[in-house]
Amino acid sequence: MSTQDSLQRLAQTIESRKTGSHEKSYVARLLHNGPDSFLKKIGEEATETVMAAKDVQRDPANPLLRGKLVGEVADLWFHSMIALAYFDLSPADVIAELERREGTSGLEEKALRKTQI
Ligand SMILES: N=c1c2ncn([C@@H]3O[C@H](COP(=O)(O)OP(=O)(O)OP(=O)(O)O)[C@@H](O)[C@H]3O)c2ncn1[C@@H]1O[C@H](COP(=O)(O)O)[C@@H](O)[C@H]1O
Repeated sequence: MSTQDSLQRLAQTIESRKTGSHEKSYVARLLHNGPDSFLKKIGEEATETVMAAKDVQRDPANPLLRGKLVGEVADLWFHSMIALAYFDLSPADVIAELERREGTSGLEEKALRKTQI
């Protein structure tokens, strides 16, 4: 199973929660409560990702810390996918944007932006 398939399947589940019961579903609850609820979670998960990555930087071989980092990034991706769905966007849009950027060095792109100002 490809990474893209998993993301697409999760996106479909999230989409289905737009009409789901917010009593029984965490996703439906966040969608029902509106952007502030999931944007706050994205902020928290981003901070937790940074803290977990700093722990791995200090002790790279520690499997518990490595697992914690993966878990925090999963939380960050998951809550970001809720934001995309809320605004009628999908992981396919993000993947298309990454594909558009493929092969363009960040340094080249930055230099090009400076000449355009
Ligand atoms: N991938 C996830 C997923 N990742 C994280 N979470 C939930 O995100 C919540 C927030 O994580 P935190 O670490 O901040 O935990 P917390 O301290 O309980 O957070 P608070 O909400 O209390 O602030 C937790 O309740 C996690 O269980 C997820 N909840 C659901 N999914 C997927 O979404 C699907 C639909 O979920 P429901 O809508 O709940 O059926 C599920 O089948 C899963 O595939």
